[in-house]
Amino acid sequence: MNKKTVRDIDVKGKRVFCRVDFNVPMQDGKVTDDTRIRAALPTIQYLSEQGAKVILASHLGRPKGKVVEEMRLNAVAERLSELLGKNVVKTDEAYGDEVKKAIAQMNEGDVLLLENVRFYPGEEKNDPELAKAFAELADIYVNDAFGAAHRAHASTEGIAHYLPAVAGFLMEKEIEVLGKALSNPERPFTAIIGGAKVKDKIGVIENLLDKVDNLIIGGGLAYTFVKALGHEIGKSLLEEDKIELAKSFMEKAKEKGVNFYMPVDVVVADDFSNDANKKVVDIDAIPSDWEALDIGPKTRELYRDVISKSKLVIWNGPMGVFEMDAFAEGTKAVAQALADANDTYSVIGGGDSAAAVEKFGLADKMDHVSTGGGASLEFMEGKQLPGVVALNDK
Ligand SMILES: Nc1ncnc2c1ncn2[C@@H]1O[C@H](COP(=O)(O)OP(=O)(O)OP(=O)(O)O)[C@@H](O)[C@H]1O
Ligand SMILES: O=C(O)[C@H](O)COP(=O)(O)O
Repeated sequence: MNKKTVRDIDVKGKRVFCRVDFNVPMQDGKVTDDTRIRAALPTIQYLSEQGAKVILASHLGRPKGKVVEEMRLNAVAERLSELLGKNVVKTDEAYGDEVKKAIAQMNEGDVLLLENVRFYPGEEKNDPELAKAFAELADIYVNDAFGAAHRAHASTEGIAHYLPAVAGFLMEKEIEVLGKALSNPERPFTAIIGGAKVKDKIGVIENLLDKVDNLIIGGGLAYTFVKALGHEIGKSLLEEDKIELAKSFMEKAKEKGVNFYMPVDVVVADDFSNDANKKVVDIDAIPSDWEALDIGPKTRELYRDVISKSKLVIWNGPMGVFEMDAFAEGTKAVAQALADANDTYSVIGGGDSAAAVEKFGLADKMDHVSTGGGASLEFMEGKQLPGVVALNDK
């Protein structure tokens, strides 16, 4: 990465404004998945050990510029205290006099968490006044919030214009792993693209078609491709206006010598429910009033085989409706194939695929599980992430 990192600066005794992505799932006032908090620990611990006064900032949810009580970061501060094994002071604002007072009382190595930065309308508007107000709190800016790096907001981009600005370890690792995969991949390089909609993955498929040896398609978006091949798809997900695009992707793959893999059999159901009647049919035999909700056993075998022969696999988007056990087998099979393939470097592109490998207990068998959903998607589309661009060059 050509950006400075925390290793390139002296933080001892300095106030460091460190943007993290603590946008974690919560239920009944408790953090239900602390993956993103744990992922930021190396940077927080490093800064603290180097004698910085660590001022953490994050968003949680989409409160739209207003205070939403359930989106306060108190529970996050509690969980962070437990993980760090030290007290984390939490302020009820993200800037202003109360915050300045709390910071003035910090000792070297202390950690403080500001309130949800999205409680202020200026955050998402990238208001320079808010960015300056954040910058006034600190001497140095560290961005470790890879998950929010695709957002040009006051705490992710604006603030970087007013302070020395460097990347944290998580940011560095995400950019290096995903960047290396896209610029200098080990081959055979396979991308597995699933999820609900073609619309959301157009940019990713376009960008990856120039880079991969194998492209595997699954999930709800596969059926627009199946339709484009001329098969009936019953009530399966279809984006009528993307059929031509799907055709053009398949043609482009052929021209570029990319092996394009699609489901050869599927699990169809007579209802979108876990208790629906279901059966396995070949891809050209989907009954008219049934819908395909998962890839079938022959497809799982085929995909497993391609994965096992790959040196690098990037996976984004589930193969079926994995939230329902009845249609989770396809997604599970892909996760298991990645877990079993010892010579294959596996990169999980965040979002639902990360949730899936976590659900199946296979997350620690993957080489890299990205903490970014939208951010990793935009990165895989080849877009520049504003939160990274704004950091100081090496
Ligand atoms: N055959 C299918 N029919 C209907 N829905 C499906 C099918 N296969 C997968 N899905 C649904 O697609 C959803 C995930 O798609 P989506 O594109 O939102 O996520 P994603 O690809 O993981 O993206 P991100 O990484 O940005 O979260 C899941 O909720 C899953 O149930
Ligand atoms: O969960 C995420 O993908 C990030 O925290 C960004 O959240 P956002 O989509 O609300 O900007």
